[in-house]
Amino acid sequence: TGSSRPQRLLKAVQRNAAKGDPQSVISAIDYFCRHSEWAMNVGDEKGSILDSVVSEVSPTTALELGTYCGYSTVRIARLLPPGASLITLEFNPDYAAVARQVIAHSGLQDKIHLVEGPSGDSIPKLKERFGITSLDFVFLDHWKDRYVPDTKLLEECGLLRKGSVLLADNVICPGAPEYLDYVRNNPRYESRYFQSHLEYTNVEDGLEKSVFLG
Ligand SMILES: CCNc1ncnc2c1ncn2[C@@H]1O[C@H](/C=C/CNC(=O)c2cc(-c3ccc(F)cc3)cc(O)c2O)[C@@H](O)[C@H]1O
Ligand SMILES: [Mg+2]
Repeated sequence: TGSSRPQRLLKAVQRNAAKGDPQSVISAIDYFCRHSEWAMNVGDEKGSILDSVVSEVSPTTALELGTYCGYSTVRIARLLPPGASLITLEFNPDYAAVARQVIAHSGLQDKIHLVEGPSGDSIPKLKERFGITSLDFVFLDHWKDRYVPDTKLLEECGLLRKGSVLLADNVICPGAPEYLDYVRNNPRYESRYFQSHLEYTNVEDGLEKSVFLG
């Protein structure tokens, strides 16, 4: 049995990125995905929008749904202020294993908590497990039909406060129509669409930024 795409992506990082240099890890993955094998990382174009939102929010506590290989995990963590941390949820053990090594290569492991398991199980345990009261920033990039149920779960668990920012990937491609409907027609959210392109292509895609109003 051969290697998987995530394993080949990890090899590319280990070969081409400087240890302890998050930007070189990001560049190595983008290069691999443009020139070797496409993979479902948020990518460099949408990644710049992610960067600007994370920098603006400057979250103390951030959550990512869907780690995959850890590309956006590293993108977010590299911008966190001192003492801040990112919790990232991943239920596929093989992807989690690759992500842990990508994160280790970047040197950002002290700012990141990777929790293995389904978000539906992990979200209700976040407060007690990490001693947090609320989330300042959430990046949604897991199964698209789980964006709405998990957003509702975050609300029900009291993890969102006035001003918490949700940023959702792929609202156009593959699409998250129920999620767009939910946040755009809900008086408890102020939503804005950032038009961009599907990672490493010229297909339209974008990010939806939604501020919870409490
Ligand atoms: C069960 C729900 N809870 C979950 N809890 C924890 N981790 C979860 C969960 N769901 C999925 N995951 C993980 O998130 C990741 C899933 C991401 C799904 N993403 C996509 O399908 C996706 C797909 C595309 C895409 C776009 C165009 C194409 F032609 C083909 C693919 C682009 C993207 O940017 C995407 O994000 C995996 O690592 C998976 O194991
Ligand atoms: Mg995505």
